[in-house]
Amino acid sequence: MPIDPFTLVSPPLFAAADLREIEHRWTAAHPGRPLMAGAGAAAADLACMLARDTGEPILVLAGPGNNGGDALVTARLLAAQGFRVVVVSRADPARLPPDAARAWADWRDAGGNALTDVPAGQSFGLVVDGLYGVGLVRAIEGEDARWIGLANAMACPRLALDVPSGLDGDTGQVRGCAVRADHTLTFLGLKPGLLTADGPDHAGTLHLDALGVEPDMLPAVAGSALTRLEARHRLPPRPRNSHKGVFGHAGVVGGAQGMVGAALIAGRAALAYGAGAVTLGVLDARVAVDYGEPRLMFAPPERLVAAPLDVLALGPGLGQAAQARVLLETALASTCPLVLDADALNLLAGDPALSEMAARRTAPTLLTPHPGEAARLLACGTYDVQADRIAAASMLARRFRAHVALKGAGTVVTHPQGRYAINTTGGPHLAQAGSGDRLTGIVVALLAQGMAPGDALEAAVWRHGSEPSIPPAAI
Ligand SMILES: NC(=O)C1=CN([C@@H]2O[C@H](COP(=O)(O)OP(=O)(O)OC[C@H]3O[C@@H](n4cnc5c(N)ncnc54)[C@H](OP(=O)(O)O)[C@@H]3O)[C@@H](O)[C@H]2O)[C@@H](O)CC1
Ligand SMILES: [K+]
Repeated sequence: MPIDPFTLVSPPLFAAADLREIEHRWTAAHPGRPLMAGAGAAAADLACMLARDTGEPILVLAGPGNNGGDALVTARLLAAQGFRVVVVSRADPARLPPDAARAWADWRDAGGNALTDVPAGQSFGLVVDGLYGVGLVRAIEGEDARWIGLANAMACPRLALDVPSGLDGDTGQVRGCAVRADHTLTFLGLKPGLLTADGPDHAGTLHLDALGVEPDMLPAVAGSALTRLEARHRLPPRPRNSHKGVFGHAGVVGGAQGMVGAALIAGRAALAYGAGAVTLGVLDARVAVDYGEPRLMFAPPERLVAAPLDVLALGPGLGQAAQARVLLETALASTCPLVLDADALNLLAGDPALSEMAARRTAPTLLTPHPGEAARLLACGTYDVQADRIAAASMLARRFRAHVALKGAGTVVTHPQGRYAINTTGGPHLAQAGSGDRLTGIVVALLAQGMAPGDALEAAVWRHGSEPSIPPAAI
């Protein structure tokens, strides 16, 4: 029975290799009970609900692997319920893997056939996409690409089986082109690629069917989806007998001339999320008060980076002048939790000595790069980071022994011990100047109040994404 995976707390994320392991364990424990039967049945049930009530046939695109097998089971069950079904496949039945070959034989025995091209001029009530699933190994091209283009242009809903064809289930990268599904019914467990990079734009509404696989058959995995906050992401209730010192003193250093707003945004967010006190070390020495948030204190940045704070953030509007580099060096030597963002990351990227210092810190370090900053830190291109966001963020966490939030669609939070989470809140409204500064402020607030660094970063990312979006003014 498919469920909404976002109702689960921290559901695990399975890469293709994990799924093969599950399949292996299942087959050993339940010989002769292929998971494909359940996958096809669940897909047929969902397809019935999604197909337009127009009497138009359902188009089923079936590929050369087991994703195509799922599609053929779906086609047979839909036809048995009286739907008109058009199967389109160029797969050679003699070369199908065993479960898919069985599905093809059953479809044929039920009177079904397969067209070798999408019929021109025909409109459909639903497209079932079973071209490729987690077995995608290269870019889609040729006829497959043309079919995907046709499917994407159709007015009817599109239901992708397991993963939208062309989307890499491990990374969320589109390989060549991909189906833009309205719904994706994914099997066994969530895949990371459905939640990050191009995944959310292509998967549509996600449905999950575990196909009856027992939880003890699932391998331990490093990744989970940050669907909801857990207890570890929440601050304990404030004791009545408390004072501002209990909730921490945070410092935010940045705000060079022309970029003061970035430091103010971070500082204001830190106060809004409950830091006991926040002092800004603004590089533009002309600024000494925030009239919009007069609770913010100001101190010379050189003094602030050396002050005894509960948490220090460096980066919002920092710039890359010589003064900024010295401030970063002092901050790296500090013994309090340190959040590095924006130009602090760019300075780190360009300076091996500073990188070395960062990697050697004993106090927690948290990095919040966007893909461009991550690319500079890894000395690669932004495209390389986006091609595998989990790998890139994991590499940064290892290299800097830091907790890392790689921002973007499906922010990836990685931890030095190898665990990672993909955030599921937020949206394109966050793609705006100042957004990252606010995230820095939220992280700082949670750290100041004593939350563990990895949990604070995950909670901050989730909360930032959950804030109501303010629609851009109508033009
Ligand atoms: N794991 C399980 O327990 C369960 C799995 N289930 C289902 O199985 C799916 C995985 O099946 P799968 O492993 O057969 O892979 P799949 O995605 O069908 O494609 C492989 C074929 O595509 C080909 N090919 C690849 N890329 C290509 C390209 N760009 N362009 C052209 N060809 C390309 C590749 O060719 P080759 O590399 O061999 O040349 C091979 O022939 C999974 O997503 C789920 O739907 C469910 O039944 C539930 C239980
Ligand atoms: K698919």
